[in-house]
Amino acid sequence: MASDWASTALFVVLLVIILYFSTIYFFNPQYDAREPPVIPHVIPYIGHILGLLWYGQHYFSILSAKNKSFPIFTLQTASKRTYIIASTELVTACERSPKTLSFFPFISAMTPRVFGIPATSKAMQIIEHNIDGKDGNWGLVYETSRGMHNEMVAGTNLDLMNRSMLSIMAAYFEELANGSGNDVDLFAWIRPRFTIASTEAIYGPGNPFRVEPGLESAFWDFDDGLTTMILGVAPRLIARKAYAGRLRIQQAMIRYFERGDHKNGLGVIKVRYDVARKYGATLSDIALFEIGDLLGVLVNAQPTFFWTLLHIFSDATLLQDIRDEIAASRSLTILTSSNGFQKHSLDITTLQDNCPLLLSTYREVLRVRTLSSSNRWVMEDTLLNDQYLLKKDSVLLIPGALIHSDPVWGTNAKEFNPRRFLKDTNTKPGAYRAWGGGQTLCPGRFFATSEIVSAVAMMVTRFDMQPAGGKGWKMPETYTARVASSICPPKEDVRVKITEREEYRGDQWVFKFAELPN
Ligand code: HEM
Repeated sequence: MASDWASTALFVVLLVIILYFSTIYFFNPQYDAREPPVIPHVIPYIGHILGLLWYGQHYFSILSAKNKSFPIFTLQTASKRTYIIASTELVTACERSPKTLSFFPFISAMTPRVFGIPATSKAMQIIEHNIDGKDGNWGLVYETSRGMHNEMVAGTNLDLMNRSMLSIMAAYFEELANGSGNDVDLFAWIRPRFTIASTEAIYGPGNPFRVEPGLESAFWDFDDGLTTMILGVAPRLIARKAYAGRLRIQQAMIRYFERGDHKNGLGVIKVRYDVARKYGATLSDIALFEIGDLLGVLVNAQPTFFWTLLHIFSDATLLQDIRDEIAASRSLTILTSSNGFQKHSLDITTLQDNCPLLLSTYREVLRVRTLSSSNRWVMEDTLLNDQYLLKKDSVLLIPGALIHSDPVWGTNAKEFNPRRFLKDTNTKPGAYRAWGGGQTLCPGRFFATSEIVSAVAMMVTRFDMQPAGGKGWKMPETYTARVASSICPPKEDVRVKITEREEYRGDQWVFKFAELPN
């Protein structure tokens, strides 16, 4: 009996060995000598996929650290070869070739899974119509993207967004001043408030996220299950909450458009709606397209606000220096003073210019915490930087975390240094990937910066924040398994006590916005 078992085991081991070597022998892909060097994996074809699943975006940094001399490398998986850019210089070369290294095929591949839009539907045809801009600068994707960039550059529309967002946040700061911040989970406090305030800056006074209770948690259910949903295998069953959340948002957005509330929304929603209507999308389609906008507006800003607060409040010297900087700046003024109480004004239009340390800290938080890659599809054989041959139909990735540890950032590239951007205000082209770049450059970067920096300045100036329970500060782990996030939320609760600073108790605080037409 025992010898039967031993011979079966031997047979299985031999079979595995034969299968392993024959896989390597028969499916051994051929590489051109000019292709980026290949980093093999002991488990052929799926090893790198397992590595990525296990380590997330850090996997690229692990491989690169072991192969420091490779500015770009190749990972072979079952169906594809994927090129990974590890050097700043090659990032700019890549962004110079948008026609041959294109993001658009990913839109076609991911839209059915993320938005639930069937691949053969009219809505998909609208999305794909001239998606690569071959026939000129038009089409839903091109015009929506251009419109969003135009609406969110410095100017009246951005000022309106800032006023809308921060007016709502101001009310939440009042709640804190009135004692609601005693022993709260910081991220759980931020999330619903930032969601409502940020969406108000897009959807205006009819904002469905404020009007319909529970909609914000439906969105986070969707975001939480997106990684599973994206597998595309029976999402209704295996990602039930995410599926239900998406449906709930779609229905709420349809109601929003039916009420005509978008007419009082801000520039971004108007442009998105008008372009989609022009190309024949239905209200139901537009409501689904909005989920893409919401991912952009919501997923990264709140964790960035959270981590920036945590980095500042957990470092007493940095906290004091930033408080001093804001206090000494012309952005903080006293409007009135009577009976020992004062009314303070924080001018958001000058804050970023007047507070370089605050801005540097924010930029450094983004640098050390960026965990996304820009994805490009190789449309035809391309010689990158006249050096590296990229084969048609391969995938090219620019991992932000890897580029942020490039030697151009110095020997302390991996450290959090809030003063880094005091000196390096102009970073080397291609080195800063917090906002992606080229075809997928984040259109919301100016809005994100003003909403976050202004809200952080108010928190730092007006409030004290201590870890609840009398223990010291502890940085929580990051919840990295999030497919749509570049800045990921914390994995654990961080309980804090937020109180108004003693010297300001009973005072009033306002944000000062740009002069705007009513
Ligand atoms: C701190 C906050 C934010 C961070 C760190 C961030 C980061 C990014 C990154 C890294 C990308 C590009 C990904 C790639 O290269 O594939 C991106 C794209 C995008 N972001 Fe942001 N973002 C933030 C806030 C916002 C806000 C507030 C909005 C809208 C109001 C927004 C809208 C978008 C959109 C629509 C895209 C897609 C661009 C395209 O593919 O054409 N983002 N963002």
